[in-house]
Amino acid sequence: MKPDPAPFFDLMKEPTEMKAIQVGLLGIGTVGGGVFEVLRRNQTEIQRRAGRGIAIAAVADLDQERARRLVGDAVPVFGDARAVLANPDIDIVIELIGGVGVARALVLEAIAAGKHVVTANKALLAVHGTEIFQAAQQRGVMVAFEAAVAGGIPIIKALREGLTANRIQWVAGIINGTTNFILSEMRDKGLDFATALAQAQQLGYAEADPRNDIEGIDAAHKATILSAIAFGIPVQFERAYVEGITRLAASDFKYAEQLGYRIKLLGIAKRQASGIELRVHPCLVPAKRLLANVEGAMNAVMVQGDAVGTTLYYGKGAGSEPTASAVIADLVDVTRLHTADPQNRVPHLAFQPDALSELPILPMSAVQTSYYLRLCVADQAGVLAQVTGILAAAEISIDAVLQREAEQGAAQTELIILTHQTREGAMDAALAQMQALPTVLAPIVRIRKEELA
Ligand SMILES: NC(=O)C1=CN([C@@H]2O[C@H](COP(=O)(O)OP(=O)(O)OC[C@H]3O[C@@H](n4cnc5c(N)ncnc54)[C@H](O)[C@@H]3O)[C@@H](O)[C@H]2O)C=CC1
Ligand SMILES: N[C@@H](CC=O)C(=O)O
Ligand code: NA
Repeated sequence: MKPDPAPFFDLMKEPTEMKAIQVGLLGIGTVGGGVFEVLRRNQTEIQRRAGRGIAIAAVADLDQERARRLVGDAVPVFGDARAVLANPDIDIVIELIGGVGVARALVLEAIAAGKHVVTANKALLAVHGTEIFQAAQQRGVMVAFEAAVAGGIPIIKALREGLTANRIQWVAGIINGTTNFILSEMRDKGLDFATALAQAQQLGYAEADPRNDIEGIDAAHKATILSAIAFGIPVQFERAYVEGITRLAASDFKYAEQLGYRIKLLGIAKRQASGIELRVHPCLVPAKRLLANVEGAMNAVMVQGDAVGTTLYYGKGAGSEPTASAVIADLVDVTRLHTADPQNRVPHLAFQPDALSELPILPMSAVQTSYYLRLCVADQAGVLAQVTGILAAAEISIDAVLQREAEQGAAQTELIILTHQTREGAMDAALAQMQALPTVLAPIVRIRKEELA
């Protein structure tokens, strides 16, 4: 029989061994609500792991009414987050407000006040991570952010601790649940883009501004954080290449399928001799790869290390309780470690802050990948030879060609080309030449292709 859980706040009122660690929760929306509920439901289990109770001692949310309805009378609720920061008894602040404006100010103020911070805010860390981690380092406090990448999947823990023996070669993953949900719903159920996006928003997956999801920005925030932890470089979101899913056409899904691929939005951080590739864009992924079969709001991250080989991490990347799972894991980590000598804690970005590498983020023109090209061409003899001639002159070798029969009476048709790996700069130049051909009748569609082997 399941033991009766002790009342939630008894841990705070009547400490069994040690006073419960005091937590201030800033923002009790989708994720904050999940954190409150899971902490309440699993408090006994969590305390057994953490070694002491974890008590939400104060909550702040602009929507005080809603917050009160969620937490009841036992916890003070404030409209102003600074009222929580001002409480000297608060040990840990959880920032679940989002955005880079007020969240940055509150996180820096919490750090300055000597409080540890747990956040799910990838935008904040990808853009202001250097400033925040430096401030935390100087003040001797922790900033924990497992929920910021791939929601409930413990990918930060895996990269930062489980894989420390390895020289990481690349990290590639589906790290935005909203866009993966949209792509899956469009492919499987034939839903249109707007309906699929509205559903993702209703399910609590999307960002406050969903353009961050569909334009690839959220995935780029996460890829930026992954690149820092994988390669020991500073977070440099401004150098990431970002392309979302809004320009994908139904015909590209169909051709990709015919050629044995699926289209996924991937975040990629890859080591080259001269620097790091950091990019987010739609990709053709071989249909037989596990990553190609990750559907709905699920996320999956592949990591290749020189010693371990390829590893794969799969799970829910968005939503209330999956994300809360990661936030609470961080709370437990901080509870266990907060009395440890700051020098002996796991470094924020996996590498010691004075040992970060200066390897540059490479410009997109230096990226090495292969391509799917879709050309709308005049239905006349010699067009294929013109196009393949340009690719051959640029030393870009062709993997496969699909030429659609022109429809009865139509003067144009479509030509699909898969290439082998080349440098993006060489492909840009070849594309410009192909585009200038009078027989190429519309802008050429280019989707990058990743074999992930
Ligand atoms: N929803 C998800 O599946 C995931 C979200 N995240 C991140 O978690 C964070 C929170 O996201 P959600 O819970 O989805 O957002 P949300 O919009 O549901 O919740 C944010 C809450 O903060 C409150 N708030 C806004 N400004 C405030 C202020 N100045 N002071 C106090 N409260 C304020 C709002 O009233 C709202 O209740 C974001 O950084 C998001 O990127 C991370 C992983 C997954
Ligand atoms: N909007 C994000 C939420 C989790 O990070 C997503 O869809 O993945
Ligand atoms: Na995570």
